Amino acid sequence: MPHPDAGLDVDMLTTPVTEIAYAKVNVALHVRARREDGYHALESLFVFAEDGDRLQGWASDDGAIHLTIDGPFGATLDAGPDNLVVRAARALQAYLGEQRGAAIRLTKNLPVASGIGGGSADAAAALRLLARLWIVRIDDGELMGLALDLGSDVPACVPSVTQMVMGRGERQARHAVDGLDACSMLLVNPGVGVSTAQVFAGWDRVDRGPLDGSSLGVLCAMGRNDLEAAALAIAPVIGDVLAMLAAQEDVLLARMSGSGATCFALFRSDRALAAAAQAVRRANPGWWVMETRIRSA
Ligand SMILES: C[C@](O)(CO)[C@H](O)COP(=O)(O)OP(=O)(O)OC[C@H]1O[C@@H](n2ccc(N)nc2=O)[C@H](O)[C@@H]1O
Ligand SMILES: Nc1ncnc2c1ncn2[C@@H]1O[C@H](COP(=O)(O)OP(=O)(O)OP(=O)(O)O)[C@@H](O)[C@H]1O
Repeated sequence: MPHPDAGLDVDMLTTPVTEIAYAKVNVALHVRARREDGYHALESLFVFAEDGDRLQGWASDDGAIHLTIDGPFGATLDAGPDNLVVRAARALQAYLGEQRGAAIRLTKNLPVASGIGGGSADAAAALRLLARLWIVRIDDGELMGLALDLGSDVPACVPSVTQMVMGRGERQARHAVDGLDACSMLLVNPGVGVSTAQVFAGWDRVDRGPLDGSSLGVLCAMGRNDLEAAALAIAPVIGDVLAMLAAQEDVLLARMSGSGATCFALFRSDRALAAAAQAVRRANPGWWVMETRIRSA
């Protein structure tokens, strides 16, 4: 199959391999302490959407990593060495000690720096994609080490299933919760990017207690996103998003994800989801809205 970039002079040795970089959502995010290393100790229930960015890869034998980016948010992102897809590919090359190459096309559907881990999901999807493309088997522990070096959220994004995440992100445990699998979910971003480091720096350092993930009811009633206040101080429009989501019919939960500014809402039915999406789009045509479901574990 010809490569989509006609100008790219790379001898393609394989048919393309595709991976989806599933959007990450923190159903609850409790910040417990600031650690000595500057990171924060978290307890968070991660779920993943069925949708996200798309990575397509072709193997080459020239050792080069060639990234092209398209999609609705492609123009906002550089394809240079700092891109997390390129960094993931370089990390895997260094681990293998071999210079296998690849051309990767990233279709950027998720807003950048928006609390749904787009960059982290891309990095994890690149690791999965290249492991398939280069037909390599990596020990799970080694893979998670490579992933954590790329970002705190990247290890959880490797399997992209519902899990409890602790530490700065280095400890994960699969954690099924009745009612979450395939639950209708709306993601809304008001078009502002917020810096994760800046939001953590604004945390008031008050430990409001552990996360109880025993049921969806408890997660809704007792769960929190402890970064909400700090993110709201940077981007007050997040308050408008949360108010609008919470006011929708048949909403189970409306909360901010990660360090913001994306907020999510869980609904009792696909019908309620569709109605809410329509209402949000009508009232705020400039906001990014994604109708999806929670990916089953
Ligand atoms: C807020 C979350 O999205 C929740 O899922 C993550 O904890 C952030 O994960 P991430 O984007 O992969 O973050 P990283 O790229 O590792 O870190 C970006 C910056 O966020 C801050 N950071 C991140 C994670 C963490 N547990 N404590 C922190 O204080 C640090 O200042 C760090 O320099
Ligand atoms: N492929 C990529 N996609 C998105 N961002 C990337 C990518 N590569 C590098 N970055 C950089 O990483 C930073 C964080 O991006 P990302 O979209 O993962 O943030 P986020 O959604 O806020 O993450 P989190 O949910 O972990 O807080 C951005 O500032 C962006 O410039």
